[in-house]
Amino acid sequence: MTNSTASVQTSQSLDIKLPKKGMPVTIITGFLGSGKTTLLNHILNTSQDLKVAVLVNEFGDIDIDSQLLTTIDQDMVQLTNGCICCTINDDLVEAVYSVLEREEKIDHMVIETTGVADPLPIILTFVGSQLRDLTTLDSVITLVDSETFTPECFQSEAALNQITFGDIVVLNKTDLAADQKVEELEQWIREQKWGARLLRSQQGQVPLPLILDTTLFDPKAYEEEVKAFAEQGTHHDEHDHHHHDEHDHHHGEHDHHHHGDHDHHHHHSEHLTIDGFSSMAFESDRPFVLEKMQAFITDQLPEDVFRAKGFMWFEKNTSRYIFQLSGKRYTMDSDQWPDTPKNQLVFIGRNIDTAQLKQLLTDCLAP
Ligand SMILES: Nc1nc2c(ncn2[C@@H]2O[C@H](COP(=O)(O)OP(=O)(O)OP(=O)(O)O)[C@@H](O)[C@H]2O)c(=O)[nH]1
Repeated sequence: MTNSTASVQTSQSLDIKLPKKGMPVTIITGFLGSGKTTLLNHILNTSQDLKVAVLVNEFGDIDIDSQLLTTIDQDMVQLTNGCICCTINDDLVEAVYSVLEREEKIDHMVIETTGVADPLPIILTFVGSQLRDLTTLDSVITLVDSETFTPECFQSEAALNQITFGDIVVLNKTDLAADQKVEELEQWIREQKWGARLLRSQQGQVPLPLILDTTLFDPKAYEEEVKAFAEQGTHHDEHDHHHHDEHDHHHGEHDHHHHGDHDHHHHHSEHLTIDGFSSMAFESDRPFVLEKMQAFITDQLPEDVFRAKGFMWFEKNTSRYIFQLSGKRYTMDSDQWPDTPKNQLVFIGRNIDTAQLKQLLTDCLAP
């Protein structure tokens, strides 16, 4: 599994000449399936002369998102993986450095966070760490799925914080929501975050001048948090001040209280847990049986799974199928395999019975 491949920079090497000092950074946040990758693709496809470097943080062990980016220049994509508030002082900073150190011209950096991430630690890493003098946080963009979003925010504190910290809130998927629902959402969002720029979109299609180089982010609004962040130090032993739920990377499901020795290995775990959400990866070098898979998706998929994505390979079929499931909707679009076919899927939800899910998927494989 690839993680950030950047060379480690220590604070001693800070005065080295970085060609991209002050580079504008945009953070894209938003709940699972709200359209972050879709917006990122829109930015990459329409930014023309602008050279955009992309940083993707994935929740789960397989890098589906980066494979879904249509950028021609794969070198411009850096990955961090797992829990962004743990990797914050390591992977994220390293990945940002590796972009800043590049020889080629880069105009803008865009970071896509995982759908379950609280954006605050990410924001504070830019305004409260050594990155402050090297980058300029331009804005935090929050994507909202206009069809499924409710003010209860899926009982997720992270989802609520995504709205609270958004400088720009994009109400996406307006094709699936009634006008009145969109208006009510806009009203509610205005009450949460006065002064946020509200935009509506389908397939993330928003004019780039409204979302890039906006200078809408106001560092002064975060002075208190920055102070607390600095006092907390660069290590994250106490980083659970924002997460009240179970939060660990260990394999054992009952292994909850190990924040002190929270390890940073990037091994292949079966699943990860953040804010009560867990993710399970499924990979196989055997194809699925189409009929079995369809029956699984329509009749057997556990209710607790509300996001799934990845690539499917079917018996007697040469196409690659891109599987996208968000809530009760799913799509399967076919294209070509770039290399050897294999199944690669990620399932995200709350209280997923991973053993059962794995068994159901295994039962769909061709003999
Ligand atoms: N109908 C409709 N579908 C959309 C729209 N925007 C995105 N989608 C679809 O919604 C699904 C999820 O979109 P993504 O861009 O992958 O969402 P995401 O926020 O990156 O998802 P995570 O990374 O899992 O959190 C995909 O199947 C998209 O094609 C829209 O405006 N209308």
